[in-house]
Amino acid sequence: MASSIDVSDLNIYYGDFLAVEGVNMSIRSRSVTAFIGPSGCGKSTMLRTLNRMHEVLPGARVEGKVAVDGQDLYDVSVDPVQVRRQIGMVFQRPNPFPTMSIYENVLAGNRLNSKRMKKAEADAIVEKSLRGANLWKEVKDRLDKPGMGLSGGQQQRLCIARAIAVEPQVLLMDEPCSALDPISTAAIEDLILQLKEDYTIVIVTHNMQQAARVSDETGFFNLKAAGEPGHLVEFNSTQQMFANPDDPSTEAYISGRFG
Ligand SMILES: Nc1ncnc2c1ncn2[C@@H]1O[C@H](COP(=O)(O)OP(=O)(O)OP(=O)(O)O)[C@@H](O)[C@H]1O
Repeated sequence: MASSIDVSDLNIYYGDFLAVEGVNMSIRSRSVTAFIGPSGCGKSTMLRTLNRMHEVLPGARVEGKVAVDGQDLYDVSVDPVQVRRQIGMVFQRPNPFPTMSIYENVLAGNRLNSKRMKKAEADAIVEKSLRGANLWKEVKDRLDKPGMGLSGGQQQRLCIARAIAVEPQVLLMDEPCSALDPISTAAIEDLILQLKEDYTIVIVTHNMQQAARVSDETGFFNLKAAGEPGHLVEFNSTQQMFANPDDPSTEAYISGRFG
């Protein structure tokens, strides 16, 4: 289920604008990788290239290679819609489908995959996914109620349940806790640590403590100067990155001297 990701010589464009330049990194299967760096350095842009969400915008494109378990995601033979199904994404703001019940929210991806399911099978997926997202106990008696009726933290866990219901190879998370209170944030962080037993997880975060708490590896992105493309300064084990970074700018960012 979990995959490794190898990025080579990746340049990421919005039209003519080179937003991120020359990224090389290897993301291990069944690990948590955090992307950190100051605003505008390209963390979210980089994340969205890992499931071909970037090119949804007109004119947005990449050069280089992103290989998932050795298969180049950008090969002409690869269907981007299929990639987005296999590599799930959780966004900054929880986004349950407003008209759907909790139950139907969990199954939304499976239904899109147009898999016909028997009721017992659907029930099993809903329970497994909600258990996997640490939400089952809180919602099991109100599965037919709207997903929007949950708290923000519960909605985010519902979105995680929806993402894992299709058994993706990789989970991408773009600042998944930035709209949440500290208790909900702690619940999501616990969940991330559990999920990495089964999934490869990549998370963008502005929160240094969060990166230190949940990730195994960290990539620090930066801009050489305003208007210049973002680039990956350092990719290292999180422990080393926070204790003894290779690059002085990593040290300056982590210790709060800029950004
Ligand atoms: N839709 C877009 N069209 C054109 N340029 C964009 C678009 N989205 C982002 N950019 C530009 O790409 C660069 C990287 O942006 P991105 O949002 O990836 O950075 P980030 O590190 O995630 O920032 P933040 O931490 O503020 O979310 C920035 O210069 C940004 O202005």
